Amino acid sequence: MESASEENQERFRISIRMRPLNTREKILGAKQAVFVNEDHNKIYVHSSNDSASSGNLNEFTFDHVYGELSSQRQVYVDNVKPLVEDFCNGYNAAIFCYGQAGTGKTHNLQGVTDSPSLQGIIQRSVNDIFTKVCEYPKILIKVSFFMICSEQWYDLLQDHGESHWLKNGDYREAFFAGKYTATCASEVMEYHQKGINEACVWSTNMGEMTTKNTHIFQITLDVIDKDGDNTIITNSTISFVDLPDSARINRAGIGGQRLKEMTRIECARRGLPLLLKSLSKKSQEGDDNEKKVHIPYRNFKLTFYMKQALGNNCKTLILGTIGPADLNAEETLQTLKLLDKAKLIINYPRLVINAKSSVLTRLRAVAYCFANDEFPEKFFPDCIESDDFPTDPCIFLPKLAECLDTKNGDEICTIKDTDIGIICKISYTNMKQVITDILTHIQPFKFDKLCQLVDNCEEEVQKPNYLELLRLHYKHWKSDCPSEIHLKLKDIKTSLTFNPS
Ligand SMILES: Nc1ncnc2c1ncn2[C@@H]1O[C@H](COP(=O)(O)OP(=O)(O)OP(=O)(O)O)[C@@H](O)[C@H]1O
Repeated sequence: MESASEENQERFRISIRMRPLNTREKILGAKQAVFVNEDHNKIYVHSSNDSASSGNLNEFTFDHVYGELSSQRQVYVDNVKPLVEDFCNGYNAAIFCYGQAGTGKTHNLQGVTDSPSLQGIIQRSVNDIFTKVCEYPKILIKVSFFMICSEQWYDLLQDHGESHWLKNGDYREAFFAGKYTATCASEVMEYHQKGINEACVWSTNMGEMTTKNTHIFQITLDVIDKDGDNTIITNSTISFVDLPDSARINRAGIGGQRLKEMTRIECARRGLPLLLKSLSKKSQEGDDNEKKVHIPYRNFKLTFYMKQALGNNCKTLILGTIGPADLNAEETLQTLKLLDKAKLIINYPRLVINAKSSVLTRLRAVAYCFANDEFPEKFFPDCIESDDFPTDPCIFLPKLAECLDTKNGDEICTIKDTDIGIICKISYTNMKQVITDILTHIQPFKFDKLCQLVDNCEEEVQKPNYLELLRLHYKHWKSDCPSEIHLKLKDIKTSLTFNPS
């Protein structure tokens, strides 16, 4: 079981979008049974057992709800853009589009690529990702695109001639690494289009069943420590999942192999609802009781593969898509009831910084000591208040290193990350290494950033006097701190659990 501090807890975000009545529904004389109040994020549904005039409505409230006139842009900006920003900052993110066939999953995720106003979530996300990451000195982006079909994995980007079916286990590797490298937004979208085309070919061969399969398009981002030893500082994944809901398949007129296939598909599609129900139960009952609630990740490929996004280390949005017609009101109600439960599910998103990223780890160690007033008392007990206090880092830092030389081995504190365990133990010995690094490798301008970090601490943190002096001394220094370091420094306080020993 993963441990996580309370401050990392984050609820699932659930938004709902209703499409307009379609031509078929109009021809069939369907009436509107679902009503949306965007201002209050409420949805009202008349189930088939209710009469619209009875006033006996099922009412739901979600994070955002959108009616038939809502725009692609609005849905993206309110729901997905913040997740894209988090992804670029090193967090995992997942967007599930969940709904019955024909309710708008493809419309929301893919949209119409060549019409700017109708572009979908994926295109908009990719554009924003590349706008953001061009600020980073060095990155690596990879994509993968899978389909889960009858509990089998199908790689939609595999070149012709090779097997598209993945062996058990291959997909797990793909999740962590991504599969195909891309260097610009258009290249990512080419991969996406290639996968869509492949799914279409597959669907032509297999009949209509492909719309009942789950599609997972993923982008992974490695931010690389260019100034240091080229280690990966953060590795994050954003997943876009097209997920048909679990409404029953109409078996009329089918039999034999095809019926078996349909039954397998239907069974697999129950995986997510089952999992969401257990996760919301666990969230409701609290941590004390969590052992009692079985979380059936392993029962289905999707839930096992997307485990991180479902109650673990990820920021997760479910965009539920529904239709307005009374013909499907019962299914709509089922979808909304399930998502209403899923509102309770808690994730534990964390910024996972590679422990081997020497520059960052050491900066973090120094920042921690700065922020907690450790430096003055521990290292300059005699001169912190006196006029002897060195204000020039060229004097101050070697003096500090010298001072650290006299202390041997004792641990000052341990820095822990809730996800990857102990990041580093700060001892007098490795603190000396930090200082030596700052002097030789990290460059003094980063002190500026550390000062900013301390500036951003809560008010009650007493700031050491020498920081004031440092600030005054260096305020004219140009700040050309690499953006990924700058970015991470912002998150240091919130992403780590510090356990002073
Ligand atoms: N919000 C919307 N506004 C206008 N039209 C929409 C909206 N949502 C969906 N549509 C239209 O409804 C039709 C069905 O949508 P779409 O193909 O996206 O559904 P789907 O859930 O992906 O279906 P399937 O599961 O069968 O693939 C499309 O013609 C689409 O353009």
